[in-house]
Amino acid sequence: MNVIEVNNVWKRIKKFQLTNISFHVEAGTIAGFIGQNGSGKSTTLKLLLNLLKPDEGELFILGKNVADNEVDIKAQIGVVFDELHIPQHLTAKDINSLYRELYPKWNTDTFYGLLERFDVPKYDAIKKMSKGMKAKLGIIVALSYDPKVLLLDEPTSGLDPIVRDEVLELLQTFMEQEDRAILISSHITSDLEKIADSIVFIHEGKMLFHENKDELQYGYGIWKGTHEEAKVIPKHAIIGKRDYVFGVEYLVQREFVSPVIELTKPTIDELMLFFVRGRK
Ligand SMILES: Nc1ncnc2c1ncn2[C@@H]1O[C@H](COP(=O)(O)OP(=O)(O)OP(=O)(O)O)[C@@H](O)[C@H]1O
Repeated sequence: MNVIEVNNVWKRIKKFQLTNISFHVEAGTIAGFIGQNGSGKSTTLKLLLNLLKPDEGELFILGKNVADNEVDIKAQIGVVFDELHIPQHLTAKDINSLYRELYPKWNTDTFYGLLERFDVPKYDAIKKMSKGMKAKLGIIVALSYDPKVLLLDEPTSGLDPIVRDEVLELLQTFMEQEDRAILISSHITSDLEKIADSIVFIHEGKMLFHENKDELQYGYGIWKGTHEEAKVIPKHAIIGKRDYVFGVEYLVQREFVSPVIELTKPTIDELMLFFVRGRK
């Protein structure tokens, strides 16, 4: 089942144009959402939240059109954007008192259990918390009203590696139930390497691809050598190219390259670089 579905979506905002974006995220999976600054990731997330309306196309969450079912759908979505939109003088304990009135499915045991497990204080005002504490609290809040979908806009940006790992662990905890899905935008591609099942890549408002992460990393390979050695690589296998002082580096499609030629597995960063800058 598709938990998130974006179908042929177009949206113009001043000079920026989101062009025919389509992808879906299946239940039980995490999709990493990548693209350069200003490529349209946040705009897409806002469209999914019905904070913006598409010029064309449709967006569905749990099979329902987000334009027609806003209240229904919002109760099923946990949202974490870069800022924690909760009044700064509140403590985690206050949040529990408030949210259990607001959200019918709020689970105090889950909330306190996660606070304890991830060392987030119950009695400190949010304004006194570190960036890492706030990030963890934001996700713990989102997990405690039992949503089916998490939409996360750069949840780990500016966090140290230890806290980032804790945040990823929280997300994996969320995925223990298989009817859930996460769409997570991030520039920290190593985080996506750890947790994402698929990668949605947009560039200047256009889709470059949505592919299974393992297939991406095994379907492509990096080859590096001198210009003379490069003759063994068939031209049609080459997706992108980078010149360096002593030779050339290619991103190639493995299926078109002889298996005796040694290729290394590309990182998501390398895939991004070659797809954006290194096109033939
Ligand atoms: N309210 C607005 N007014 C004018 N331009 C806007 C507005 N909102 C977004 N944009 C433009 O739309 C484009 C896409 O922005 P968006 O925030 O979706 O990108 P992003 O991929 O999330 O970028 P980043 O990785 O930097 O967060 C940018 O060029 C941005 O300047």
